[in-house]
Amino acid sequence: MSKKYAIGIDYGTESGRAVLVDLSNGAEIADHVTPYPHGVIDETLPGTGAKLEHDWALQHPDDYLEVIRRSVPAVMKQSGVAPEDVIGLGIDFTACTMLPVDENGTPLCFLDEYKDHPHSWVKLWKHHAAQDEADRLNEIAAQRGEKFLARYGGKISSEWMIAKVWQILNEAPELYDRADLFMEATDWVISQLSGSFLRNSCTAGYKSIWHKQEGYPSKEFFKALDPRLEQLTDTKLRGSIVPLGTKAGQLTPQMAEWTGLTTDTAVAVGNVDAHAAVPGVGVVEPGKLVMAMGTSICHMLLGTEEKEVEGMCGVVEDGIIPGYLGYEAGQSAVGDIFAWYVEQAVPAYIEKEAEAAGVSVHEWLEKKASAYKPGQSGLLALDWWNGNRSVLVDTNLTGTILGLTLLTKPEEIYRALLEATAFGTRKIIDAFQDNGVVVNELYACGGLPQKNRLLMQIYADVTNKEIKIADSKQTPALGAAMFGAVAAGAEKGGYDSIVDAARQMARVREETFKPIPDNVKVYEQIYQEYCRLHDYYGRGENDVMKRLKAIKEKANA
Ligand SMILES: Nc1ncnc2c1ncn2[C@@H]1O[C@H](COP(=O)(O)OP(=O)(O)O)[C@@H](O)[C@H]1O
Ligand SMILES: O=C(CO)[C@H](O)[C@H](O)COP(=O)(O)O
Repeated sequence: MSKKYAIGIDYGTESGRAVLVDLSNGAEIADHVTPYPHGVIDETLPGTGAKLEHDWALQHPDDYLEVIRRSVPAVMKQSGVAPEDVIGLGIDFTACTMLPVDENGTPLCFLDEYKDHPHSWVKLWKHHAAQDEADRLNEIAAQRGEKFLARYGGKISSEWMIAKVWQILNEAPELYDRADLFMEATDWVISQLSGSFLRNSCTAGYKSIWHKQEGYPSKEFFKALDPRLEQLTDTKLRGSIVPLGTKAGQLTPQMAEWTGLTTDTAVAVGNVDAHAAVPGVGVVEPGKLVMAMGTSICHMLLGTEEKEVEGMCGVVEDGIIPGYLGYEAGQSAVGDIFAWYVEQAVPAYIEKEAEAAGVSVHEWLEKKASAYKPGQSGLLALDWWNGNRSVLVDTNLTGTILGLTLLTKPEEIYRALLEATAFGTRKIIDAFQDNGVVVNELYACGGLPQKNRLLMQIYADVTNKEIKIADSKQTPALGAAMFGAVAAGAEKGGYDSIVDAARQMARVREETFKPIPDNVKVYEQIYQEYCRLHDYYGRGENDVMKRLKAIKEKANA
């Protein structure tokens, strides 16, 4: 049999990237990135230019198809691989990224009558405007003693499906009525690729409150939220929910034409970026926490028992690797915080110095910040620039920096921001460990470990754990390709299980980041201060952040 290959497509926040992978050893033969032509739509709606409200984040569904039209032919051309040797295709996506579609699976924003309506567009994972609905949902679920809350760390996030659907119902009931289905974007793209509509168990479990044994919450619960939602799960959320690695179908003739592949290529059901990254780094057993580090961080962990962990995003049976309980927690801004600082707050002289040195502002600040010892700046920041996803689950919280003086330098602030995100991760690790979910080892993948060594050393020092780094630069896409190979099956030259695929195809780098004992000691002290500040602002002792947000919203109304 000739060598066989699979393609993984990773749909990120700003762009989609396709990777063509050799199934015998996981080697990435070719990759190509397509920036989304419309990017993140968070200010004005395409076409009308209508201003979007604060906290909105939308996307254009055709941008996802553009990735298929451009990046797949590009990797085929670069690699020179014969189309018939590409036996499988898998995708992973940011989530919950959701959209309303009509009975033909057409996004409502493609229809003339709805294209000017903001609610007809894709709501990106970081659309945070459904917080009121999320708050109300959590209140009602708590009053009713709904058991599912514990599986989601005690709170359902405004980023997820039910809060977003309810926001549409509240603000655009006619559009809610018109929607035949609300779909995760990852399932919608798979329906376009394969012609079949299946929901994957990962997004259903983590983002839509679905449980393998218990199904969705009861109709009474949905009725208690709003009588109009009573039938939601049988109507607009209907559909078969199938495990990761299931074959959705084969490429449609139209997709074969766009991509240059054949209609024999097996297509796996959809997946989530962070979850696909876990087999992508070779983790297929408990105790190994995988951090997918980019604009945000997702923390992924396998376990054998269902435990309750404060503020975790969720625990889902078979949600990451079939046969295990998959735990997820996260920080909703990490790289985005550093980007904010570099783009919005760095003084012009730093930009000039970086330019003169021929490096990016990030790299310049990293170099200068590396000269400081832990604790030397006297600064401490809370990493809540985009709210707190775990453990507080509150998008109304905001960032803060303590300890500024007239002598504070930009690189000290940059370092404090790196440290703040590491403290946020430590808090998440502690929450898992305190509740009996063991974390023995750390694995990192995503863009950040490749970009910033100081950041990785700080994470090793703050957590006092060695960190292994994925060898692949495109770990979620590699994981997605593995699931594509599983959809194709061993008979065709793929694999029968994701465990087999990961053992054969995943790699970590030889170099790891090890904790430096002197740094660990100082960071332990600062972390205790972080915890005090975290609880003071985050657990209701001082609600100033929320009060300021309310004043801001009124002033902006
Ligand atoms: N040298 C750097 N140090 C720290 N952060 C960086 C650096 N360069 C870029 N970033 C941040 O990395 C993030 C992008 O991470 P990446 O993994 O490539 O993207 P994504 O999360 O969309 O997959 C951006 O938020 C950006 O600010
Ligand atoms: O919540 C998620 C996964 O469960 C999102 O997909 C994630 O936070 C966005 O990832 P990225 O920072 O890579 O764009």
